[in-house]
Amino acid sequence: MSAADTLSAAAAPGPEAVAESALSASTVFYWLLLPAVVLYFIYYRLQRRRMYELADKIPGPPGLPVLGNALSFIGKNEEIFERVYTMSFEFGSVVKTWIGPKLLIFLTDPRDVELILSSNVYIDKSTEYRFFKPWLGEGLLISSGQKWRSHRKLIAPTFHLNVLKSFIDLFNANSRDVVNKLRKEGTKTFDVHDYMSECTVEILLETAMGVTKSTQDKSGYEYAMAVMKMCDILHLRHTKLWLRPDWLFNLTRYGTEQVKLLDVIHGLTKKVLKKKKEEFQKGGGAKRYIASEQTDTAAAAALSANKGLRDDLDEQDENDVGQKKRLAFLDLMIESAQNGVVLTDEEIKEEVDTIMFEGHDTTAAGSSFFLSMMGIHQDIQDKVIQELDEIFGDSDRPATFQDTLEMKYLERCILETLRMFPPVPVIARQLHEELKLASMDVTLPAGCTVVVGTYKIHHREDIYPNPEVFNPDNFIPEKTADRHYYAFIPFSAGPRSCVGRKYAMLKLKIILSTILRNYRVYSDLTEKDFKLTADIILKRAEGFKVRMQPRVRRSAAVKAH
Ligand code: HEM
Repeated sequence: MSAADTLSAAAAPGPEAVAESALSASTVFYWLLLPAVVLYFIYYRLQRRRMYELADKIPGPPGLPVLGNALSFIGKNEEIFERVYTMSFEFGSVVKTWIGPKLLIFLTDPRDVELILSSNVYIDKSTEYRFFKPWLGEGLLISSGQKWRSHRKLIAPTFHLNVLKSFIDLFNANSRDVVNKLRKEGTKTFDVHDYMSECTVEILLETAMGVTKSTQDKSGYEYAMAVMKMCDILHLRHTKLWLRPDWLFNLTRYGTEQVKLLDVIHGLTKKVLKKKKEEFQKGGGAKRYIASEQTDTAAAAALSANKGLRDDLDEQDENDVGQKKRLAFLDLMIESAQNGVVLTDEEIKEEVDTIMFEGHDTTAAGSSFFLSMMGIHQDIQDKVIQELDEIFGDSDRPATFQDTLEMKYLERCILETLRMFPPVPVIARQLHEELKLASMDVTLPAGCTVVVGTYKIHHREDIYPNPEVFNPDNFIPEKTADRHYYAFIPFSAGPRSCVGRKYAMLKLKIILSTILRNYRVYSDLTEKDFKLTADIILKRAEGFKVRMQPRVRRSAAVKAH
């Protein structure tokens, strides 16, 4: 050994010394970490002190330390739905639950709901909507602030009554297509939702997006199926605590599946956009719908689901003076972008994804529930058929806008379906400011999530006597006049109401009347057998099982009496 080696061996610390210094470093670290965690915890509690104080005054089930009531949200979708619904009977119209540190407050009194939905302050969506972001980006459903305001102003007129009227032929053609497709089921029991889903996607592609049938392929069906699976995943993320953090979710098989599903979904929207832009650049410009008539105010009101409530859609229909050029949704988006409105390609894509999702799954669920109810209530189906026979006689002619105004009983049946089975069963908002409720002496704390329980409100016995009975007479004018406006909110209400409300009502009337002019619907189950599942959109867990029999029409002479 050289002298230098001897020196360095003497200077270097031995193995024991290294272990000792490492131990002391980790000891110091833990000594510092512990008070840091304790201090952070104290700060966190102090910061939320007001929230805890106010929450203490709100009734709700007792929770476990740290987890709160998170265990109530474990299990199959249909079990969670049942559990949360049962809880609403125990604690009244204002109920709190804690999912870990997150405070959720369920509201089911129309007076309280009005405070939230009619307000221009409480319009921000809850943080749960962030799970939609990889899919819908900052589209109308989840955006907030100035972006939401300006996009809403741009998009709402594309659902103007005069644009909707120009869609009637396409609604009719697609409804006839679905009638033909249903033939292959014969008289056996099948799930009608698949048909409704595909049909609504195709209608959206043709009407809102302006993509002609000849350019479509199987992608409409694939898209509809991918949307259904995406909704399942999003629902899981709402209810399973461990799927909430993105980094953890991305490691699971659900994260991998989401990537594949979004490929299908965005694949279609990108294709639609590309095609539209090419058409535009070829010089054809956008497709124009020109209002050739002034809007009939009564007709506009007839498409309002909740006759007493007005929103920006009613205003634009009623204040439309003279001839105006009107564009369908995607045409307007592209033309606006060309004409200098600040709208990037990404923003257009996000709005297309939003309209495709919101406009499709909701209507598919609504129409499938409607057909299920017709299958169960043969006497009510008789009355709908009688009304349709009076309007159309034996003719196979397509429905006109005027015909849809005469489908008064059918309309009541659609509204009653949306009451009993609102496709969007809850609406959630984030509160940034405190809110004093109207129904009881309680103030909701800033920072909580408010869940408007549409399903529960629609099933309140004091508002709808015998709420579990399908009764279209709940919507005769005398009854609706007596009810609180916010007691029927399938399309939400106020500034963030559904922008496609009138489009949906018109489309539903045409599809459903066309089906019932051609088939009689039967069901072997009753509503008591339904297992409801709220995977974002309310559905039947067992599928929408019905049977259909081609109708033998009565002769016109018999019908006249
Ligand atoms: C029966 C059919 C439908 C029902 C029950 C329904 C229901 C709703 C509800 C409850 C909301 C509010 C959601 C929330 O605040 O979380 C909403 C928003 C929305 N709906 Fe619909 N919808 C239907 C059909 C449609 C259609 C056909 C379209 C478009 C073609 C559409 C487009 C939208 C959009 C873009 C929003 C977001 C509006 C905003 O935040 O400004 N919906 N819908």
